[in-house]
Amino acid sequence: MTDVVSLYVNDGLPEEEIARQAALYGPLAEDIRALIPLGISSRADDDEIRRAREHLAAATEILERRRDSGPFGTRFNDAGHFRTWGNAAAGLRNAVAPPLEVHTDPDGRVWTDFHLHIGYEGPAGHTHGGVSALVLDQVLGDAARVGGSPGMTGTLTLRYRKPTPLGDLHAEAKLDRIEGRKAFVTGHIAGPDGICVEAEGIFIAPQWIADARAKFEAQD
Ligand SMILES: CCCCCCCCCCCCCCCC(=O)SCCNC(=O)CCNC(=O)[C@H](O)C(C)(C)COP(=O)(O)OP(=O)(O)OC[C@H]1O[C@@H](n2cnc3c(N)ncnc32)[C@H](O)[C@@H]1OP(=O)(O)O
Repeated sequence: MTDVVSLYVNDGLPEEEIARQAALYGPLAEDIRALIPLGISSRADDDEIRRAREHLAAATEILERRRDSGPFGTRFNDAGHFRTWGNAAAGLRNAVAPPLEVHTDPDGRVWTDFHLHIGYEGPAGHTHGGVSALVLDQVLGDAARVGGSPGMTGTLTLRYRKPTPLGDLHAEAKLDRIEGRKAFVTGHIAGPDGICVEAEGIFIAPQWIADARAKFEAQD
């Protein structure tokens, strides 16, 4: 089993180097992401597909020459700049991610305006319910973290009120309360015609996080 704690790494990268890497690898993820709808919608003919695949194979050959092994994990530096660039919902380097750019209001509400392309389809022309869950898991989890109680999803309850379209969507969440290691959060996804999915989540700080926090606070 993957050792979770070992995937939290202080790699000490200076801010300029983080910015350089973001500018280098972010656009690569955008290029790969742009291919996904084309894989579904392209009407290229046999010869064109053969040529496109040759180019993709050449790109793959270049990209795999030097690579990290295993997942990206959570990396940070002494300034407390956290990077979760492999995250399935929000990762800067993850072409599978929409990606979500989550903002925080002064009152603790977190929100994101995002776009789901045709690769996120479930029911014809609409968003897959599991993708809605992915988005809400991330946004509610972020609200728990912003509210001071980061944790793993313990329970995520969704009510799909009406079909969620593809395209431009909005999601938001707010911490309701904290009880011990548990954060209770609510949120929703809305499309142009209003709320499509409502969510309630319980996010639980693993014991090792609660222990680390208690140790940190005792040093203060
Ligand atoms: C790697 C770590 C990083 C975390 C910090 C970073 C977060 C940065 C946020 C970024 C945003 C990410 C958003 C995506 C987040 C995911 O995608 S997380 C992935 C999906 N979730 C999982 O895989 C979780 C798997 N489950 C587990 O790891 C463990 O069951 C849990 C959830 C940590 C709880 O384990 P535990 O600490 O041993 O819990 P336990 O001591 O039995 O119970 C503690 C309390 O919680 C209650 N409880 C336990 N399980 C549940 C449950 N499933 N539902 C409701 N209540 C429960 C108990 O009743 C108890 O309540 P009280 O008696 O205190 O009132």
